[in-house]
Amino acid sequence: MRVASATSKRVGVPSLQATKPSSFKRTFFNLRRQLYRPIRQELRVHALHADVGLRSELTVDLGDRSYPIHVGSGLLDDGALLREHVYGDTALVVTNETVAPLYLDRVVSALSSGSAIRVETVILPDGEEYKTLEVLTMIYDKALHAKLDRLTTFVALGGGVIGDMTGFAAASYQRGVNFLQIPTTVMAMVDSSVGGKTGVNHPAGKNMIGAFHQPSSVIIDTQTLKTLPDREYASGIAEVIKYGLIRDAEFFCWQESHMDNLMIRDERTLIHAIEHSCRNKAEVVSLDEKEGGLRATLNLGHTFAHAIETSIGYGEWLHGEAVSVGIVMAADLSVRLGWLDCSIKDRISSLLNSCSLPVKVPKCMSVEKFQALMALDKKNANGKLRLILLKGELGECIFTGDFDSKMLYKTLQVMCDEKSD
Ligand SMILES: NC(=O)c1ccc[n+]([C@@H]2O[C@H](COP(=O)([O-])OP(=O)(O)OC[C@H]3O[C@@H](n4cnc5c(N)ncnc54)[C@H](O)[C@@H]3O)[C@@H](O)[C@H]2O)c1
Ligand SMILES: O=C(O)C(=O)C[C@@H](O)[C@H](O)[C@H](O)COP(=O)(O)O
Ligand SMILES: [Zn+2]
Repeated sequence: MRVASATSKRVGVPSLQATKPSSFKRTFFNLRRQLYRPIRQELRVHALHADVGLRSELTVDLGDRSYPIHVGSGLLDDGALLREHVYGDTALVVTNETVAPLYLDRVVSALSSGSAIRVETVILPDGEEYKTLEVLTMIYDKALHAKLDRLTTFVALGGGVIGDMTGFAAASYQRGVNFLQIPTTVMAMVDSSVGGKTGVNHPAGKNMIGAFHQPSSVIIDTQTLKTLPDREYASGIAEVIKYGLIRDAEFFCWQESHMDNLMIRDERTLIHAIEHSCRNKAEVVSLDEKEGGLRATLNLGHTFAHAIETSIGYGEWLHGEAVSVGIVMAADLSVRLGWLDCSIKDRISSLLNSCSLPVKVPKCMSVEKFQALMALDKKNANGKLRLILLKGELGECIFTGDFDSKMLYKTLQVMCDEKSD
């Protein structure tokens, strides 16, 4: 296999013409979407981002599988909006023990009130350590006991763990059913609910079992963040910072001057951060849905991060915390290779620090542990490690296996010598 290499710069959205698929390729599933939602094409033609008061809408442009991302306050209670993305007459809401008491009743009544939709629910245990094949079975069991057929819609209500698991269950239940993302963490709003990467962890590695399966819509109710604990909130911001670094220098500079407001959850600032993040993710996914090259840039810092998460034990560090350190490691290596100015690395560390995100590796890590786990990374090709590194100006990166491995060793050594307390 060819070693893919992709430089990433902010790019325009591809024209509708360029991404229009031929009709004979449409599956039964997509045909169903067309039948039930004739209005979608119109929305796509109009605008990528149409502000309606405090509500806005973006589109993930994937031809006849395109879908909207709705951002607004109080959207959980908008029954008409939720039902627009439920195609059959049943829905299964998947959530966890923490989110259920906060938001499940509202979503169930929004979906069912004044409609003939039968709504079933399943409540999973909460935590990254339950993102497993074993726990996934709870979703299939519930769906089968409730006799849900292929026209059913799975609804993911929660953070990235619930979204990834529900999406994978939807991809595999009766070989694929529709699903809807209702993210309730920053991480899920700015990243995991968009783009269709679904799956579960394996003891040997993060997200090792999964599928690409796009939702029919992403509905972001910013009010739900009012109950999110600070640590989880900060974790999601790590991925917001990632977008600035891989393709949006202007966004990174905006973050530097607005981080204080973002961390106190000022509504306007938060909405701006969510919209810009979703816009960046939607553009990348539209251009490279299945990670042929460009999409790998969304993995900045993740090779290091996944090694940390797997090694320390799932859930010990939050995903965004591991990504934060991973980004610092990628920046450190980039500087050593002579690809990045040291002053940019310092700005990155200082921005991450300002949101109380870790910039040092956890105590349990060693060079050998990093090497062993990084050797299993999904981006590797023919045994060759490939990383996303920062190269050039702020906002530019490269996905490559072509770098001096001695410099990587040095980064691992230095970072493992300066562990966090
Ligand atoms: N598919 C993707 O593209 C993608 C992208 C980024 C991350 N991820 C995955 O997402 C997961 C991390 O997601 P996460 O950070 O959302 O973690 P999470 O899903 O574990 O949620 C974090 C915590 O917040 C709680 N919670 C959720 N919403 C809440 C709310 N509104 N109020 C109070 N508590 C709430 C959850 O119950 C949990 O305890 C990881 O498994 C990561 O691999 C996937
Ligand atoms: O959407 C993507 O593509 C990403 O890489 C987003 C990441 O933030 C996310 O953590 C994703 O789950 C990582 O995917 P993986 O393929 O490295 O497991
Ligand atoms: Zn991530």
